[in-house]
Parts: sequence; C-alpha cells; structure tokens
Amino acid sequence: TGLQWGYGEDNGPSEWHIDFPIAQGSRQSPINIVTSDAVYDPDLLPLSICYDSCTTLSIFNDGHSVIVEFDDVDSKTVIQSGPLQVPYRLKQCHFHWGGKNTHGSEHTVNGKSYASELHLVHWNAVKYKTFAEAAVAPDGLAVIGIFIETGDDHPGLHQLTDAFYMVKFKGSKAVFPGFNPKSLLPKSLHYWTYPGSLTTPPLYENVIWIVLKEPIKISQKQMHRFRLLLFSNEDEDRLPMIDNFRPPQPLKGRKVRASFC
Ligand SMILES: COc1ccc(C[C@H]2SC(=O)NC2=O)c(OC)c1
Ligand SMILES: [Zn+2]
Repeated sequence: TGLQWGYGEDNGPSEWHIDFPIAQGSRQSPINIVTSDAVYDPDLLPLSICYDSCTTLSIFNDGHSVIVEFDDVDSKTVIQSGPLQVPYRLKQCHFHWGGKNTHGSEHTVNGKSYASELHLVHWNAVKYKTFAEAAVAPDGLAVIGIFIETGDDHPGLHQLTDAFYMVKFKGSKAVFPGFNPKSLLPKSLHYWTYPGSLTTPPLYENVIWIVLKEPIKISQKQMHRFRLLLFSNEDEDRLPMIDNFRPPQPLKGRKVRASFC
C-alpha cells in the first residue's frame, strides 16, 4: 500500500498532490486571509450557533489530530444563518497545532500564524442522510475555524486536555461524555467566509469556511498537553503529534467576505 499521507518530510503537504491531484485545485484550504482584501458583505447574517443540547460521544486520536465526536442522529446541535442557506449539523471537532507557539494554525491573517486552530466540522443534514454522503457532496460541509493563542488558562478546555492521556497513541479512542464546544467560542462571532476544501486528504473542494476573527486564549500548560499526543501507535517509534497543519494555499481569484466592517 502507498505511503500514508501525513505531515512529515516524505508524506507531508507538499507531496499530497501525488495521490490527491486536487491538492492543486482552484479552491483549496487553508488560505492566508488578507484583511484589507476581505469585502464586508452587509447581506451576511450573524452566525447562529445552537450548541446547547450537544451530546459528546468520544475522543479519538486518528494519527493526524485529536478528534471529539458528537452524536449527530438529529439536528439538535447545528449552525445556521451566517453564510449558510440551510442548517449544518455538528459532527466532530479537532485541532491543528505547532511544535512552538509561533506557528500551528492552518489559516493565517495578514501572514500571521497562530499557535493552534480549532475546527468545528458540520454537515448538511437537510440534503444528505449521513456525514459520509455529505462529505463528498458539493454543498456538504461547513467548518468553523477558531484561532488559538497562548495566554491565560482556558477553563472550558481543561475537560479536553485532561483527557488527552487516554488517546496518546494513534488509533486510541475513549468514551468522552458531557463536553460542550460552546465553551470554546470567543465573545465575538464576527467571521470571514470563503469557499474552500478539506485541509487534509482527500482535500475535497466542498467546504464553506467560516473563520472567526477573535482568537481564544489557552495556557502554555494546556498547549503542552496537545504536544504530548503522538502520531504513532504503541508499536512504532514515538512521533510527537506537532505541526499537523497544512500551509496556506493559493487564493486563485476567490473572494473572502467579512461579516463585519
Ligand atoms: C472525508 O471527509 C473528511 C476527511 C477529513 C476531514 C478533516 C480535515 S478537513 C478540516 O478542516 N480539517 C481536517 O483535518 C474532514 O473534515 C471535514 C472530512
Ligand atoms: Zn482541520
């Protein structure tokens, strides 16, 4: 079997186009957001995030990131309005981060990288029956990106970082009840939005990106918990899970809209 994609020298983002030619497509993510080029769109409605009755199922290390999976059997946890035509149902959230605080986010703002970036992944459950079906459909996915920088301790994140020891190794999964990602949202829901793609293979170009302007802050200790996770499983040489981010991709004429001025 072919070399599994990853974030290393031989299997990293610059090689992905070999197995996934769409990597060089016309609407790839992430991008560098040039704030002066973002067009304020007064028709963009405020984002509506309805996470009150959210059911967390598990926490999982898939060898690329740490993923929190939510119960998506009904539309009790959705985002709607904003740039969206219909409600999108929350499926999972995961993170990208660096080995140092100077980099780690996928999107950048005027060339600035953040230490980490949280992705909240949603799917169009109005048109599609399952996440898998939506994940390959043109209007299937909407992902909220939230920048993370180091600073004060983040009370809402402890439940998550305290559980990382259970999923240190690739392939490990644990029951993880009672977490609500609402606690990870910044005060402002001002956002940039643009048409993009998955940021990992298969890199499908079917994501409505919603990137929040306001970063959240987590402590250095909480940041270090992320860096204790491993890309490798129990039998392999230890590979710290760090720098699991794709760098910004060409805009290729796309317009980035801002919900704020
Ligand atoms: C086949 O369906 C997939 C595959 C991978 C991801 C995760 C990627 S996409 C993103 O924004 N960040 C990531 O790491 C996905 O998420 C929507 C959906
Ligand atoms: Zn992601």
